[in-house]
Amino acid sequence: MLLSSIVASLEHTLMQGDPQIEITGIAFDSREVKKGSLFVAITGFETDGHQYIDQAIERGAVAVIVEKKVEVRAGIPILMVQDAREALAKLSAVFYGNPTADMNLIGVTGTNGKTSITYLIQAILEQAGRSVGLIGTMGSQIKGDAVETRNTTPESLHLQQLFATMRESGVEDCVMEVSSHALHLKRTAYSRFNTGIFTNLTPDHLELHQSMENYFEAKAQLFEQTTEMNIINADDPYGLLLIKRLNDRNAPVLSYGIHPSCDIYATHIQCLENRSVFTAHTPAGEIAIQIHFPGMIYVYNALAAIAYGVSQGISLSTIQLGLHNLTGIRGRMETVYEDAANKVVVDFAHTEDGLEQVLTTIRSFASGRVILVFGVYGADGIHGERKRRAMGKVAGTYADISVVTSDNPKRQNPVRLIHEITRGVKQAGGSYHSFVDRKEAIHFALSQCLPGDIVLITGKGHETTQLLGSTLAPFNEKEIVNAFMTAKNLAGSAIIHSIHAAELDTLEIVRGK
Ligand SMILES: CC(=O)N[C@H]1[C@@H](OP(=O)(O)OP(=O)(O)OC[C@H]2O[C@@H](n3ccc(=O)[nH]c3=O)[C@H](O)[C@@H]2O)O[C@H](CO)[C@@H](O)[C@@H]1O[C@H](C)C(=O)N[C@@H](C)C(=O)N[C@H](CCC(=O)O)C(=O)O
Ligand SMILES: Nc1ncnc2c1ncn2[C@@H]1O[C@H](COP(=O)(O)OP(=O)(O)OP(=O)(O)O)[C@@H](O)[C@H]1O
Repeated sequence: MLLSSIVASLEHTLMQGDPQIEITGIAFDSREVKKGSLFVAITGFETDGHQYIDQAIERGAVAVIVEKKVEVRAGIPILMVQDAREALAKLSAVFYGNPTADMNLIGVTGTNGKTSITYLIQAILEQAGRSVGLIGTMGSQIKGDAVETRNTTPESLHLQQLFATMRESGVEDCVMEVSSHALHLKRTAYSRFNTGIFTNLTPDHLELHQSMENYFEAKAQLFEQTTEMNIINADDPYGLLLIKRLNDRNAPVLSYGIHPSCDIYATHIQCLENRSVFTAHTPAGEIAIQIHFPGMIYVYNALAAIAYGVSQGISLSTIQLGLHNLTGIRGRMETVYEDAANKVVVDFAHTEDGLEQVLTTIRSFASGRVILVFGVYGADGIHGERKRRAMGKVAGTYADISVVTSDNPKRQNPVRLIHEITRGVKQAGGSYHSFVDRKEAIHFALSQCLPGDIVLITGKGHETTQLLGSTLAPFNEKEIVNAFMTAKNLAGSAIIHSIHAAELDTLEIVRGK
């Protein structure tokens, strides 16, 4: 494709060179440049893409988009733009033939529940016989086949490329998670969203957004891009704010929640140990719903999916069956071990609200104690510290025993992170133990488990690796739990006492009360 055609609708200044050249691909990372590429230099948080222009040219880049003045050898066309990330999104959409114009795109945003809602919607659409694409934290899918992708919401270039592949594969509907990072960094600019869904907003990612107001504004951007329908949780204060703001928009609002004033609401709710049942009231009528997920949060997530199904004219019986067919989502309230005496649940709760919701759900059906194993992933600095303290307080309030450990400590000092969390546990009057090594923490929790107790392991959910320093180490909680419980069952309590004693020797941090 000619560079002049790709940039025809892009506001830019040609600094040098002739744009009548053939472009065979686009790259925003010099390491991914191929012969004939257009390189887009982005000013990043860690480094500056403008520093890698020479490298990109050496690797075969034939033209460069910049957002600041640079010295580049003569002959290479250089185009200056105001915002390189936005330019990348526009050029990528043009280069791949604007694929979202040819599909039904559903964007799900909010702090918690995005992944779950995308899976619930996928289940309804598949039940309705549609060809579905899915993009999110656990990777992407094209008509059920897994596709590896980076980030919850991939960078615009990769996103448009993926949309194009979906279009070629005959995908009719694509349901995707839209993170606040993506909205802030323009990854989804120039994607045409038919429907936007807003779940809730509670503190998270404040190291990037700095305030809840900015965080909300980032999320709200999705609804500037929707063309047909906005589905919003009206029981959430920020959802209500969004509904007020969207009053004068073309795309109508369909609200959901527990309150009967919502367009889609639930009554006769029963949250049981492994499922939830309720009656959904919709403009198309009412229907009994049964989902394989426990807790109010999944009633909300299911209501969002029902609202979407109803907005598409899908019959209530198809919606009912689709939701019922989804028997689980990896790492979301997933029972990874269960016998007559004990149960071990793995969940991806990694915010203060998510942890509180999951703990209160588990508490409601635990006949014994709730033993929580968790760490907190969060940036350095005041926002990360607040998050760790707040999640510590939630654990101290709702768990009988908190076993505080590492999440993905990356290059942070794990001992300091754990101290920040345990300070919160202590403030809430909770009882805790702490281990830097997450596997030891899990073993310790399992060794403490008495009949009727439930061990809840949160933070990593579906992940099968742990990021320690810059090393990505294998870490599969389901396997760790099952290996330990198998040993426990085979050897009886004797072996467990010896494992327990060995672990007590390796305690790295002074125990709490
Ligand atoms: C904080 C954040 O979002 N960072 C994103 C940002 O990185 P950055 O600005 O730090 O990039 P940088 O490393 O400074 O590099 C600047 C530019 O130089 C380029 N470069 C760099 C080195 C080199 O040798 N050559 C080169 O060309 C880079 O490709 C980049 O274009 O721009 C990069 C390029 O698009 C993204 O890959 C990167 O996402 C990183 C991987 C990330 O982890 N982001 C997370 C926080 C994120 O986005 N999370 C949300 C979901 C969160 C949730 O819901 O919980 C998500 O959607 O995944
Ligand atoms: N509606 C909800 N409200 C509050 N917490 C929720 C809700 N749904 C799920 N959670 C909690 O959040 C965790 C993550 O859920 P899910 O993956 O669906 O959310 P997400 O928004 O996609 O998060 P991420 O983008 O980080 O993957 C769950 O494991 C659960 O603990």
